[in-house]
Amino acid sequence: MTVQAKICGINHPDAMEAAVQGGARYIGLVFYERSPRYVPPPTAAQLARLAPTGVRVVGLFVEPDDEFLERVVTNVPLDMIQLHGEEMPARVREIRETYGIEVMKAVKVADAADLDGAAAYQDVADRLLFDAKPPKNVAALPGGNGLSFDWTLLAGRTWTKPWMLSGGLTLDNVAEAVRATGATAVDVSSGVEDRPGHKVPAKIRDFLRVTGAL
Ligand SMILES: O=C(O)c1ccccc1NCC(=O)[C@H](O)[C@H](O)COP(=O)(O)O
Repeated sequence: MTVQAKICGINHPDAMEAAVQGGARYIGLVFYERSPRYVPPPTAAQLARLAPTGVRVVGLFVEPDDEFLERVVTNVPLDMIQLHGEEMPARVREIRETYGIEVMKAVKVADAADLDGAAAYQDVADRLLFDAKPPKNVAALPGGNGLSFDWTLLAGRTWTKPWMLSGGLTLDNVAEAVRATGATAVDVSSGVEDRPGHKVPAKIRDFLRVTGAL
């Protein structure tokens, strides 16, 4: 099975074009204002409309309130909502039921206990995304830090919902990450940038060339 890829933090038409032409199945738009990849909803709407059928537009949020969610989903054609904060299962269920849009819940992983805690989200989310837990005591973002976690933690685990591997992936390590975890979908942001928030189309194409051959 070909590994599906999400290119996250799309904030320019050139990056969008490279992702779509390269075969990305998901593109991520970041609605977290502290992120260097943040796109204001009007810009996001223009980018989202460049997505052809078959490429799913994922809106990324961190503990959003209903007013912000309503404003974004009303103006940006999203196929999926990614929740990348400390949202509890009940909040995930509430968002899923309120907006009727598929929800992918990010689970931040540092150790096996974090994966044990992921089970609670399987009943409320449509998909899980496993990402590296941000380091403590540094000014890290909730995600998009270019950090990997120990992929062997995922080996042998089964999930009742589809899931995506994320965190520090690059064209150089993604094949090993897929081998180690059995992932059938991967997500990348920093690994296709030359600086935070600046996607490099050639890197996007190279990453997708590798994942498309797995
Ligand atoms: O990408 C961001 O700036 C971001 C900010 C706040 C919360 C989540 C964020 N990204 C979430 C993603 O889905 C990233 O693609 C994922 O964390 C992997 O990022 P990277 O390790 O840089 O490939």
